[in-house]
Amino acid sequence: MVGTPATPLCKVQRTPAMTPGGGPKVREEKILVTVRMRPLNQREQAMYDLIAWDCVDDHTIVFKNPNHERPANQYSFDRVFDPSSSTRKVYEDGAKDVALSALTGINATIFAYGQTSSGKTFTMRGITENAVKDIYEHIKNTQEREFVLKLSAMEIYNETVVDLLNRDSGCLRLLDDPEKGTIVEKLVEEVVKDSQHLKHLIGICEAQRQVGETALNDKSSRSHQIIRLTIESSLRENAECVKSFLASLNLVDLAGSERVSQTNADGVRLKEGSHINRSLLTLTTVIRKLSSGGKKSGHIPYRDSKLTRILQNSLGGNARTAIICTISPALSHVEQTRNTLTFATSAKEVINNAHVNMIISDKRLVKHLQKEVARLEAKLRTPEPTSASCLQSLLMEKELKIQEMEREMEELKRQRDIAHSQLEQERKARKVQKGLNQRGPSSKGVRCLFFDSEPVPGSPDARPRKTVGRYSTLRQSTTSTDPSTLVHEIRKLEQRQRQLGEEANRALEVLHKEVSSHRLGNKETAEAIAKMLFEIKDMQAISSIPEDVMIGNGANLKEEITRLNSQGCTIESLEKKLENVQKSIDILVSSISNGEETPEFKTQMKKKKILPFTLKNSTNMQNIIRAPCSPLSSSHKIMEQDIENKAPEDNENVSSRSHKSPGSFKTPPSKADARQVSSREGTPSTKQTNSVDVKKMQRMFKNAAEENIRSIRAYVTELKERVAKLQYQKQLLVCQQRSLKQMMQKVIFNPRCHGTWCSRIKGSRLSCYGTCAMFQLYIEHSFICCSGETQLIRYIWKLSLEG
Ligand SMILES: Nc1ncnc2c1ncn2[C@@H]1O[C@H](COP(=O)(O)OP(=O)(O)OP(=O)(O)O)[C@@H](O)[C@H]1O
Repeated sequence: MVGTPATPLCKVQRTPAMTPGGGPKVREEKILVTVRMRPLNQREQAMYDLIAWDCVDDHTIVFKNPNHERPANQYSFDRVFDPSSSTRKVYEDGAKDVALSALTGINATIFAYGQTSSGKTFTMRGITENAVKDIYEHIKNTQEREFVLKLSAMEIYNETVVDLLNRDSGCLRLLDDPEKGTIVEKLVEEVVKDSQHLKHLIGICEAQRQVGETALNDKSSRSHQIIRLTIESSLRENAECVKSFLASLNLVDLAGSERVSQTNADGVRLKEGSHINRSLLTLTTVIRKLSSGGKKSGHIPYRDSKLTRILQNSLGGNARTAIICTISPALSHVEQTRNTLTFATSAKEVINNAHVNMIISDKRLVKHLQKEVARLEAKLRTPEPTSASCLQSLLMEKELKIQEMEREMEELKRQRDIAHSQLEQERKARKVQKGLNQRGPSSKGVRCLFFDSEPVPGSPDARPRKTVGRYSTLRQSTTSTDPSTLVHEIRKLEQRQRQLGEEANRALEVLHKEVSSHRLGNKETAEAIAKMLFEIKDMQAISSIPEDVMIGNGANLKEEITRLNSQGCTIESLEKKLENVQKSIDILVSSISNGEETPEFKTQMKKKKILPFTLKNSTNMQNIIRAPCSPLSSSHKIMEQDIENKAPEDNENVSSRSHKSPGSFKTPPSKADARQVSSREGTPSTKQTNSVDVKKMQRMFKNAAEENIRSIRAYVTELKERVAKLQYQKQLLVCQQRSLKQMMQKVIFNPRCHGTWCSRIKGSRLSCYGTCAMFQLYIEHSFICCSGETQLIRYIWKLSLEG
C-alpha cells in the first residue's frame, strides 16, 4: 500500500507544514541528494581495478586511498547506497517521497547524475518502474479522487529537444510561459490509461532515445532523457469543487559526463560528448550558484542550456527534487567520482520552494456549469410544492388581514360620523344657549346637569375665565378612567363631606355658646340656634360614612358608584339642610335685630351694658369660624390642592376675609380698651361699665359683631359651595361610570374598536358636563351672596344704632 509521501525529517529544514488544499502553500526544502555506488563491472574487474570508495554508513562515503597517494576524505549525503543496495531500496529511501508528491499537486523531479557507465540508466529505470507502480497503487487506494495521468517524453540531444513520443516532430522549441515556466512547444502529451499503458509508453521512449556505444558503455546514453508524468486529481463526489491538483513528475536520466581520453570518442560521439559535458557543466554551475546563496546571490544561468531551462523549476524552484548521484567504485574513475561527489555536495545545499498546484479545470468547470444550469432549469419548470402551498397560505393570510382592516376602517368611519353629528349638535346647542344668555340665564335651566351624550345647553363664555381654568383642572383629574383613581376620588369627597359637617357643627356650637352665655336674644333666637345645631348634627349623621371601608380596586368601582348613587338623596338632603341653616341664621339675625328693638332687650342691655360678643370670645369665634378656610387649617390646604372650588373672588366678603390677618379681627384699637374688657371679665359688670367710654365701646362691639356675622355668612356660603361641588363631582363619577359601561360594551361587541373616537366623544361629553356644572355653581354663588346681604346689612346698622 502506498501512502502519501512524507519527507524525511533530515531533509526538511525551514519547512512549514504542508497540507494539500489547505495551510501554507509554499514549503522550502533542500534537494534530496543520495549517492549510489554500483559494483565493479566486468570491464573494471577484468582490468583488476581497485575499489577506491567505502560506504562507511548510510550517509557517508569515504575514499579509501588504497595506494595512500592522497589523503582520505569523506562525503556525507542524505543517503549513501553501497553496491549491494537494491534499486528498490534506492527508490524507497531516495526517491519515493519526492516522486509521490506529484499525487498531491507538488511538482517533483528525480534525476540521476554521474559519469558515463556509472549506472544512471540502470537506476532510473528502476526508479521509474517503482514510481509508476506506487503511483497506481496510490490511485487505487484513493477512490475519492479522480486521477488523470498524462505522459510526455523528450530528449535533449546535442542541445536539441526531441519528442520521444513523436520523433517526427523534429526539434522542439522551448517557450517561456509566465505561469508554467519553460514549456516545450508541440510536445506530445499522451493520456495514460493504466500502468501497463504507462510502461508501454515509457518503453517507447526508451526505444526512441539516442544510444551509442562507447569505450566505457556499450549502450551509452547520448542524450538527456526527461520523462514527464503529469498527474491531475480531483474529488469525485464534491461536484461543487472545481479545483484540482496538478503536478508533474520529471524522471530525468542524464547523459554521463565523459572524458575523451577514457571514451576514445571521435566524430559524432565526440560531438555528443561535447554537448553533454557542456550542458552538465551548466547544470553544475546552476547548482553551485543555487547552493551558495540561492537566487539572491546573483544570476543563475538557467538559459545557458536547454537542460537547465527545462529543469529550472526543479532547481531551486517550485518542485521537490531528488538527485541520485551514481558513482563507480573503481579507482580508475576516482576523479570523475570526485567530481560527482562535489556536484552532489553542492546540490544538497540547494533549496527549493515547492507548493501545491491547484487549477480550475476547464472541463470540470464546464461540466459544473452545465449541471447548475440543468438544475436551475428543472427548478423553474417544476416549482417545489411546499413553496407553492406556503405562498398560497401567505396570500390567504394577507387577504384576511385586508378584510379585517376594511372592517376596522368602516367602524372608524361610523364612529367619526357619530362624533361629527354630536359636535354639530353641540354647536347648535351652544348657539341656542348664547341666545338664552343674552336674554338672561334661567336658574332652573342651569341648575340641571346633563350627563349623557345629549348636547347641553350652556355657554362656557358666560362664566368667569378663572373659574373655567379651575374646573378644567378638576375635570382632568376626574376624567381618569382608572378605577382605583375614581374610587380614591370618591373617598376624598366623602372625607370632605365629613369635614364640612364637623366644621359646621363646631361653628354653630360656638355661636350657640356666645349667644347663650350673654343671654342674647329672646326665646325665638335660642330656638333658632338650637334648630341650627340640630340640623347641623343631622347633616353630620347623614354624611357620616364608615371609615373602615377601604379604598377598593377596579373590581369594587361598580359597587362604589352604586353606593354613591344611593347617596344621591343624601347629598341633596345635605344641601337642603344647609339651606335650612342659612335660613336659620337669617332668622337669628332678624330675631336679634327685632329683639334689639323690644323694650325688654333695651333694658337688659342697658342694665348689663354689654354687647352680643365679648372680645375674648370674638377672637375664639373668628378662629373657629374661619377654621375651614383659614390658611392654617388643614382642611383648607386640602381644598387648595385638590378642589379649588372656591367662591368667586369678586365676592367682597370672602376676599376681604382671606386677605386679613387673624389679628385684624381684634376690634379694640387701644390698650385701655383691652384692659377695660379684661377687667370686666373678672368683676361685676355693673361697676365696671360706669368707667367705660360708651361710644367707643359701641363702635368696637359693632365692628366685632359685623366681623362675626360676616364670618358666619361667608362660612355658610362656603358650605353651600362645597355641597354644590360634591353634587357636581358625584354626577361626574356617575357620568364616568356610564362612559365606562359604554366602553366595555363596545369592547365586548367590537374588540378591535379604535379608542381614539371613544376618547374624543367622552371628552366632549365631559366638557359639556363641566360647563353646565360650572354655570350652575356660578349662579348658586351669586344667589347665596345676594340672599343674605340685605338682612345682614340691616342687622349691622341696627347693632350700631343700638350701641
Ligand atoms: N547498480 C548496478 N548493479 C549492477 N549493474 C549495474 C549497476 N549500475 C549499472 N550497472 C550496469 O552497468 C552498466 C552501465 O550502466 P548504465 O548504462 O546504466 O550507465 P550509464 O550511467 O547510464 O551510462 P551512460 O551515461 O553512458 O548512459 C550496465 O550494464 C548496467 O547494467
